Amino acid sequence: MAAAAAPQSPQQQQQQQPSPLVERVKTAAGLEKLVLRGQRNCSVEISLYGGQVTSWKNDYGEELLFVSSKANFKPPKPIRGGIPICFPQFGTHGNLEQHGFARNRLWTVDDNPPPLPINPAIKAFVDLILKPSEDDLKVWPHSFEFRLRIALGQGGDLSLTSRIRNTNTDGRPFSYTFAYHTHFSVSDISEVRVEGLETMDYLDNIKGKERFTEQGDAIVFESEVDKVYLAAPSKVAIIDHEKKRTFVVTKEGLPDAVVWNPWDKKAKAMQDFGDAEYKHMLCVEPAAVEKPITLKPGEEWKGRLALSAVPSSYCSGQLDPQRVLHG
Ligand SMILES: O=P(O)(O)OC[C@H]1O[C@@H](O)[C@H](O)[C@@H](O)[C@@H]1O
Repeated sequence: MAAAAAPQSPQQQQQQQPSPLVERVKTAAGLEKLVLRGQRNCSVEISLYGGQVTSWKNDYGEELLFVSSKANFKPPKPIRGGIPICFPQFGTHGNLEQHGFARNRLWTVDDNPPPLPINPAIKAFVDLILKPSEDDLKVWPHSFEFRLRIALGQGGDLSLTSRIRNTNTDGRPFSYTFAYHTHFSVSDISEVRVEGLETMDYLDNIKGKERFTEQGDAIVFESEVDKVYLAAPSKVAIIDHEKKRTFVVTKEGLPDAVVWNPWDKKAKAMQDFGDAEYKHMLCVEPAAVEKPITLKPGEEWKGRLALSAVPSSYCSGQLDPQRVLHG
């Protein structure tokens, strides 16, 4: 007769419980975050402060996003890294604070969002919502509902879907600019190339937002870069040569793409950014900057970001960026 199994302690029982696909936890700093768990060691963390993705890990539990070691995680400063939401203004394209106020606000979980079709295989996702406070209405006198769905796909892909609705009751339309201010973790910025933006026109933020045309056959990094590429393709590839990893950024509803690395001088000037951290990060930000988005009351805009990280032995030419970009 088989020996009866020894009774399990609650801890052992807990250990064997499968981790919940979506968990809400309080951080040490007393802030709330949500954890999405996928297959193997894939996970995503979202801070309710800012409605901001602050971690995206792959099968091996490797962190794929950059968050500064000196980041603030409490109001009023935004969290330096992950995927801040720039709304209702990108950068200094308007009279609000830089990048608008959405990333400096406490978002809430939307338990009953309007239906948004999702691949039924995706089980780990959360819906957040932001509405303007009385103070927000003083700086930006428009009522809106901003719904953000963050989903972790079966293969570890990360997607963010924003739905912004004009809920003005005074009949007034509103216009805004927007970006998913995505900070990628890279091994060494001097070993990184960006494919898909060559020959595109861009506004150069370090040359008075003047318009130029990209000349190179790929973008490489040797100094500060702060460019808004206009009417960019729906897919952009970030190739990390040293890590043999390619990030594929897919965007919908967002015509532009911002590429930013502060380099050494700007890095030293940011108190929530390590002096040498510019070497290990790159922002590629699907955005709507050149042509603000205008919504009439009742209208809703949808903008989507999909991220995947694929192995790339680019140096051996096995990864054809054109194939990655054009399927
Ligand atoms: O320090 P912030 O407000 O997060 O902005 C960082 C950078 O964000 C980038 O998106 C902008 O193009 C840069 O001009 C800006 O400096």
